[in-house]
Amino acid sequence: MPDAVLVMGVSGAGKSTVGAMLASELGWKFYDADDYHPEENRMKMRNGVPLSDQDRIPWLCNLHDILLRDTASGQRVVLACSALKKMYRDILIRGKDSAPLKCEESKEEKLGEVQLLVVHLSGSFKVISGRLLQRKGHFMPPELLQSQFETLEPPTAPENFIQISVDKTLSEIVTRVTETLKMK
Ligand SMILES: Nc1ncnc2c1ncn2[C@@H]1O[C@H](COP(=O)(O)OP(=O)(O)OP(=O)(O)O)[C@@H](O)[C@H]1O
Ligand SMILES: O=C(O)[C@H](O)[C@@H](O)[C@H](O)[C@H](O)CO
Repeated sequence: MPDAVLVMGVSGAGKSTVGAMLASELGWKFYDADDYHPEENRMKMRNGVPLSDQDRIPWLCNLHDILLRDTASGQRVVLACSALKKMYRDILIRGKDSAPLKCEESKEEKLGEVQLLVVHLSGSFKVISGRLLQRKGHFMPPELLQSQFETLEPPTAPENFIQISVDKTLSEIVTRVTETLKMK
């Protein structure tokens, strides 16, 4: 069985909501990658500017270190993180060696791979933008959704992934993931 589940997708796909429910169902630790963005990244998004690779790579290296530390000590984790590109998911799994830029932030000397099941929450622009417009009190402006779809590289083989439609109910999504984990 994988040591960690990555719940990924564009802004508003339901990563935080599904991730928290799933972690509680499994009794695993939950991390929301949004809580680890440096203030500069939040400021950019708040101002309607999409993040670049340079903005995201140190953030992803840091998240890899956290996942590796936890899973190496036997702690299983659920991470909600956009992880829009294949390269970003590779960094989450393998750390700074998969990054095309230097990851000064990563102090982790130990190299290792996180055994990850990727859960891609996938949906139409129409459904997801509708949800974002309803959502209150979040720093991510709905206008950035278009750039999130443009950046998205949906996972493909040989990545260890499942894709679930955001049109399903939250409990259907969580059940699909827990059933998949039992088979792995
Ligand atoms: N399957 C679902 N069915 C109905 N509503 C949903 C579903 N998934 C999420 N939502 C709702 O959609 C909104 C966006 O969800 P959420 O904040 O979890 O997305 P997110 O991917 O974490 O977004 P962000 O990356 O911007 O933080 C929330 O109001 C949430 O309650
Ligand atoms: O990679 C990114 O562009 C970011 O992680 C965004 O996806 C936001 O953090 C998230 O959607 C906040 O709402």
